[in-house]
Amino acid sequence: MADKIQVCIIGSGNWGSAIAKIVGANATKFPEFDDRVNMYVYEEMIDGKKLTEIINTTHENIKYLPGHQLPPNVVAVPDIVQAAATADILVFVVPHQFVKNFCASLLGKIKPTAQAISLIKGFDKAEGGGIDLISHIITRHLKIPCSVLMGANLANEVAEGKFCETTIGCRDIKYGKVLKDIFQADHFRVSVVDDVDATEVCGALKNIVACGAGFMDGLNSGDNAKAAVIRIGLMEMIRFVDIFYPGSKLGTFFESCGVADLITTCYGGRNRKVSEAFVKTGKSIAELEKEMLGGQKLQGPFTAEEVNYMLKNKNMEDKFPLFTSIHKICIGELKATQFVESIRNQPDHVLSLKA
Ligand SMILES: NC(=O)c1ccc[n+]([C@@H]2O[C@H](COP(=O)([O-])OP(=O)(O)OC[C@H]3O[C@@H](n4cnc5c(N)ncnc54)[C@H](O)[C@@H]3O)[C@@H](O)[C@H]2O)c1
Ligand SMILES: O=P(O)(O)OC[C@H](O)CO
Repeated sequence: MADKIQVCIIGSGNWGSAIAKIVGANATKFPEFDDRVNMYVYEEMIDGKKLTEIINTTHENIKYLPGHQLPPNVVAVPDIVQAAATADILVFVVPHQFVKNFCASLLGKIKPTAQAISLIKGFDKAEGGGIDLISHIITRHLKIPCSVLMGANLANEVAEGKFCETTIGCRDIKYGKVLKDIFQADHFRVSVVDDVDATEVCGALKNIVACGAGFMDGLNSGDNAKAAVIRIGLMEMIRFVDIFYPGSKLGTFFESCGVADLITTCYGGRNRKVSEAFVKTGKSIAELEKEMLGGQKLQGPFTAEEVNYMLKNKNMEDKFPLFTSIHKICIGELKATQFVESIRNQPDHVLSLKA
């Protein structure tokens, strides 16, 4: 048993629970994996009962993915170190604002040979005025390689077994095959690419664009205007990668992590939904997140803030008018009704990215 690959999922929110359905099933299907999959659960009480106990007895995460059965070999563990200590693959799937704390708890407590994969869409602010990729934070803190999985993957649809594609960014082709085995399912088709940073950046930036799509919906601006936001958003995503992650490939934007995720999030995601309500109700984003998401977390407004922190420091806000105005609307510095005016003129940009 000891030579089998052990998988631990760190996180048990909406996406963490949906992916646990696939990972749990694949762990029992393929002989190279240990059947047991630990899932670290941030403990909370629900109607007087611990969420971990509810999951381990009913096999349902009634708070974050109600109505879906998790495979019984997925075991909820409230202690992150206990959950991860013997794992060979650590699947990070928590809202991005919590990842550093989890890394701090795990430092020196995991197998030195373990590998990580991040399903987290977001950035963190870096010292010196820039931003950090979440996979880089994980590698730097835990001193292990970190791949990424990003795609057009609304968690509830994946949990329902509806067809979708996803992109794994992995630098080591052999290891990419192991990751494909643990994540792929008939309804969840995996492509593995080696353009890891661009894959991750796509996953983070599309959440900002989704807020813009939600603003347009809230303003009743119509489908053409929303399509313009999606197109301009895509151009700013490409420009961002071109400037800050040189050597990335244009082709990555045509994988699931690029155009496809952008479209699905701008139509079916939480960032879009809350941003529409933000315009229609005049309530704050934080208030609406609490009211509308039942404990789930938004990533778009935070990501817009983190990106703006870097762009401001580099005096580059004017190169990214969509990202900049979305951030300013989220924090109340700009009115949503000024959104169209603020993105009317896009700067020229000559790309150096190659297919
Ligand atoms: N939900 C989706 O459809 C989806 C799809 C693809 C990627 N993602 C990405 O996956 C990541 C995780 O998203 P999710 O949907 O699983 O989470 P979520 O939005 O459901 O967030 C809830 C999770 O946060 C945890 N949490 C709440 N407060 C906490 C605290 N103080 N400290 C630590 N943990 C706390 C909860 O225990 C729960 O596990 C995000 O980066 C998201 O962008 C989400
Ligand atoms: O619901 P959102 O806006 O966090 O988006 C969810 C996923 O990232 C879609 O792929």
